[in-house]
Amino acid sequence: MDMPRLLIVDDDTSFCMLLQGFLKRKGFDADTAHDYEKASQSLAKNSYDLVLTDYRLPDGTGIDVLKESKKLAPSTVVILITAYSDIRVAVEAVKLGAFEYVTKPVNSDELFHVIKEGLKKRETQEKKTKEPVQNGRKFLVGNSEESKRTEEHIRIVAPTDISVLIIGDSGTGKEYVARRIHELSKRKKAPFVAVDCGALHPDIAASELFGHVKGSFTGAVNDKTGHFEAVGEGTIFLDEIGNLSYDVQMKLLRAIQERMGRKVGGNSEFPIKARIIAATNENLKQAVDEGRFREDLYHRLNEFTLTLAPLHERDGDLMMFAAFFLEDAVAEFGKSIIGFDDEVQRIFTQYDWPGNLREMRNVIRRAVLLCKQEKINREVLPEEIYRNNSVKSQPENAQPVNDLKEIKNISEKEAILQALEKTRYNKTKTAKLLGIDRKTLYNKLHLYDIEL
Ligand SMILES: Nc1ncnc2c1ncn2[C@@H]1O[C@H](COP(=O)(O)OP(=O)(O)OP(=O)(O)O)[C@@H](O)[C@H]1O
Repeated sequence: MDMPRLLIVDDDTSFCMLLQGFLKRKGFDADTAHDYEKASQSLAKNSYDLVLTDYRLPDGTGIDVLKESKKLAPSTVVILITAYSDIRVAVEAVKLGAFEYVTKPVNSDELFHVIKEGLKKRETQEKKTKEPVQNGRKFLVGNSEESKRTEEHIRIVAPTDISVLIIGDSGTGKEYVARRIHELSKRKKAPFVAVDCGALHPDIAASELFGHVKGSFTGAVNDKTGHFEAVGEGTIFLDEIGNLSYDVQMKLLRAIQERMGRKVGGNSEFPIKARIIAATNENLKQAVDEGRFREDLYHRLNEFTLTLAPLHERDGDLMMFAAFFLEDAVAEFGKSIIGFDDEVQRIFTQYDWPGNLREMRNVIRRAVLLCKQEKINREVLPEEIYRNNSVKSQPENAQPVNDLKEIKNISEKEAILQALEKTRYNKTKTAKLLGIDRKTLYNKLHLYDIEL
């Protein structure tokens, strides 16, 4: 790749300058813009490989920059910089096609790493190569009942040609599941192409997917091959399928049913050989009821559905994934961290992880970069993930308890409270987790005055 060209959008001029200097030293060419208006002008005039935008801008938001960039140059990678308090916005941005988000205060190593990953994704997408972004990371099956069931279903459906619909909140691992299906299928040597339909501007969605012929609309200066044709006998993963217009949904239905496609403005048809995997994080049934999604396409896609539960509902997965992301980050950044301290484990089990696995991976990566001790401690976590939680730490002036019976009672009560939090106050699950029956649990809740 030539020297990558970046646009930094942030109203903090000194931060922009610092970042610009840092990126130049790393071999990037970086422009800056201090508000949305200037950013749109730069996007219209120049062609960027990557846009790095702050969320809060004087005349708009990073989401506006993201939308504008996706409209003008869909393959430009966009990374959002946000405060942790805006984490839900970051999750939303990813749904809208942002490649990743980075939280403040910005750590230069972390940012550089994300930029490199983003550019790698762009490069592989441009070449339509076989392996866009697995980044050498392995697929972790997970220990929860939900994860085990998902794995079982993946193995059942992978060898077939059935279209699959993956449902799950942002960051639950839908793309990872789609890749796994591809890798376990007979198509594994052919390309896997992920298309983020949420990021496709409605005006160009059909042409991106099916291609167009020269002159079919203003701007169609050459013939274009769409993803369906380019992927050949591989797998096409359509993320955020609910975002496609009715018109494109119709074309997709034909692609699935008749296995034929037609370029925008073209007369002839081409055969569609790809396997289709779609994903959504919205309730498509509701979209059908509201007339936003075609019922026939819904039923077609719904033939085989995989539902991925939110991370906080997957008992048994949380600390397993945390350990996995830790190991990954430790290897990547060459640190010698051996685990999480008890408080962090507690925080992790109490937090609800709205951004699911993606958020957890990012929190851990940053913690690894910042941590100077053997174990990850609370100080290197974003405050937001424990501030509103009732994480109970021992007060500093607490009297030591020496009475053995008292110690047993305290730890038993603590264990029950922790189990309750872990199961989100589900008593059946809590009893199971503690290895006691429900009646014993009720007796103990009464004994320790735990009100639910
Ligand atoms: N099974 C898995 N094993 C290892 N890592 C995983 C797994 N699933 C997800 N991850 C991690 O979580 C991140 C988010 O996963 P993925 O992109 O598949 O989620 P998604 O549901 O497609 O998100 P979105 O809807 O926002 O696009 C991945 O980059 C990866 O680091």
